[in-house]
Amino acid sequence: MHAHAQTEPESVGSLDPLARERGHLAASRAALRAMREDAEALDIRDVTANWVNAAVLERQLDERIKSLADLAHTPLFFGRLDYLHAPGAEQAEGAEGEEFYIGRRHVHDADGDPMVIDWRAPVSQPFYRASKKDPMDIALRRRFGYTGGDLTAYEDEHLSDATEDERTSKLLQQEIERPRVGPMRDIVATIQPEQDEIVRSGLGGSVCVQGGPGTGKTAVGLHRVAYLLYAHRERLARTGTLVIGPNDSFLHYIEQVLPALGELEVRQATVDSLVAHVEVRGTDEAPAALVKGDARMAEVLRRAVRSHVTLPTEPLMVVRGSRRWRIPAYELEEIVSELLARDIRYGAARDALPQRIAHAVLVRMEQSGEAPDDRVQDAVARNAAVKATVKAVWPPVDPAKLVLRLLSDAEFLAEHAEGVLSEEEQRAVLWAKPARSVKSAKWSSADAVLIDEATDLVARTHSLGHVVLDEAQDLSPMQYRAVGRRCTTGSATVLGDLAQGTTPWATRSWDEALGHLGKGDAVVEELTAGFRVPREVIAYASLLLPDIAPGLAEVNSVRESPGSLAVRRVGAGELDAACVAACVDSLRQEGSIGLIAADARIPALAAALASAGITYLSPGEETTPDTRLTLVPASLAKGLEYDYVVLDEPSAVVAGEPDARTGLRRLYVALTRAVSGLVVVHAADLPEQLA
Ligand SMILES: Nc1ncnc2c1ncn2[C@@H]1O[C@H](COP(=O)(O)OP(=O)(O)OP(=O)(O)O)[C@@H](O)[C@H]1O
Repeated sequence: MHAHAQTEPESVGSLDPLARERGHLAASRAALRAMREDAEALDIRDVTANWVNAAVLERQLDERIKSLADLAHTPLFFGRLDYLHAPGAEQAEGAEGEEFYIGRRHVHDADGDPMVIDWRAPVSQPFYRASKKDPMDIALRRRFGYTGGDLTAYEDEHLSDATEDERTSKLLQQEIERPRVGPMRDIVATIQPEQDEIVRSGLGGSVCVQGGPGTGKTAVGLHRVAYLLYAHRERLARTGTLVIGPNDSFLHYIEQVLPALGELEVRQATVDSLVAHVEVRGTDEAPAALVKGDARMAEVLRRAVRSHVTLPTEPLMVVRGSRRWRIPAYELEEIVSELLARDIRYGAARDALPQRIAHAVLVRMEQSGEAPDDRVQDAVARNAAVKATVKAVWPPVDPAKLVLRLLSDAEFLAEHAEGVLSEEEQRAVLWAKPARSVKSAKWSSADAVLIDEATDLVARTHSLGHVVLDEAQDLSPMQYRAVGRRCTTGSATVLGDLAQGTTPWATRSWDEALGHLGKGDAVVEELTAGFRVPREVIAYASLLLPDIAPGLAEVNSVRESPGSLAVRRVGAGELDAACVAACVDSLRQEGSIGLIAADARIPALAAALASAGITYLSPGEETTPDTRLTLVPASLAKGLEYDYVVLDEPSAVVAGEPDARTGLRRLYVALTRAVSGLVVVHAADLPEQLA
């Protein structure tokens, strides 16, 4: 490998390769500017006279203009591939020849000839996957280094040259070790081969990724959506895509990654926001939440919904003009039983019932020599007597009211939970104080999931084309079902780490979870290379692994950073001050700082920071040059990262959870947020695993 670095500007005409590359960068930026100006100059009044179309077009155009922005600090291209043989224009967004610049987005010149190829195009793939062992027809892979938007270095690998040694790339290492400020950013320049395999796996199949802290699961999931949107643009534009994360601060943290890749249409949500049929104002004790989240609740709900159907015992009399048509009870019963047996949605069957009954009436009309047409059938279906029968045998079901009744009425619950839930489990889910109405009930988030399940039993939930589910390990089986019904006709990317599960119902095995999601055929992949946490720090955190997730592989960090871990014991009463001092210390370095502590310790630390005159943020708030410190309750640390982390009193983090294993898992999450350095400050004894 040859590396070159140069800081002095050069004239574009010179033969120096760096100058030539800079020339291409300048030309590409000019071309992008022209593309943007073209988009801005488009006058939609020329194309449409209709104001609805105009509004739609204008929005699309606005997004196109936005997506064409040239962001000064995101380089337009980051690599170049020289093929041994021209790969064909169809693979390369129309570009011909052997040489391709790989970047975040497609850029073409005034003639429409590509100058930068999208990283997702087939021709770009060897940039991520080619190796000395499998050069993929690549003669040269060049990586570019940038300093504040300027192209200042490049690094070459001659993949087809057997005499050149394979070495790890310095630019790659630098990119990975760049200090973190602000929200998460994309990793297009440095996606690793095993990550790329997941990113580019097909839309047809679902993928589940198990990976320790910092192995890039979130990054991979987001890049996979971007890839799928590129490869299946039309289909996914129609069916929609969704990224699910654990809470709003996490969603804020990741929300800029896809827009930076030009993808502005991906929805983000938490599971709670997906199932927000009622206002959640209550919480459950763990035993109740465990039962409510158990997949057996789906059967209880199914029975309860279907119990509304009563088989008809009375005949139906339809009067039309001077004639009366009688459908005997046994025939109505047949119609109803047939619909019940078909196991279609409760509401769909209810909608179908009037027509079925009308059909039976029509058959009788025909038998007596009449020739009724479709309009007659419709009229019969709307007949008051038919409506009354439908209302009596197949009444409408309000999902929230149904769940309200199940949780309030012991007899009703027992009737439908018999043989499914034990008596003790039934007692656990029943409200101590039965609620009077849907509005006044103190719904918990587990209740909202039950309502979502019931809603789906009544009417099919809309399914999307692709769903990414991050931090999946914390979902209950019922939550997996809620997510699964949002991608029944699409596929899913499930991301998680069994060692970081901190709910009482945390996932024990991916196979089981995927079954609940309805994606039992998903491939489970494992990522083990760690890009966040330095070697020393991950080794320290991994001391907890035998207790929290026996059998899981330790993360293999790509970051050396010696001296990245410090453990400080302080006297009782000095803890707050010591944490503040450690923060002040860390603030001398570049990058973001997270002070992580047990939730119960947050008020004390907030007061200590305030009286020291240090401003701080809440998780998910964007860091600024002036405020780089975030005070993070341990319960919100998941998925986030900071350059430097100060961890307050580990034993308090453990004690903040209902059981020791969950406590140690919470601690494992807190210990694995640091990119450059971790300072552990404690007054009490450390958990024995770390002592
Ligand atoms: N190939 C890569 N090149 C550069 N940086 C990377 C790469 N893969 C991951 N990273 C960086 O490593 C950090 C951790 O990645 P990410 O948050 O996706 O990990 P995770 O597996 O989701 O972690 P956690 O389990 O803690 O949620 C991020 O800053 C991400 O940008």
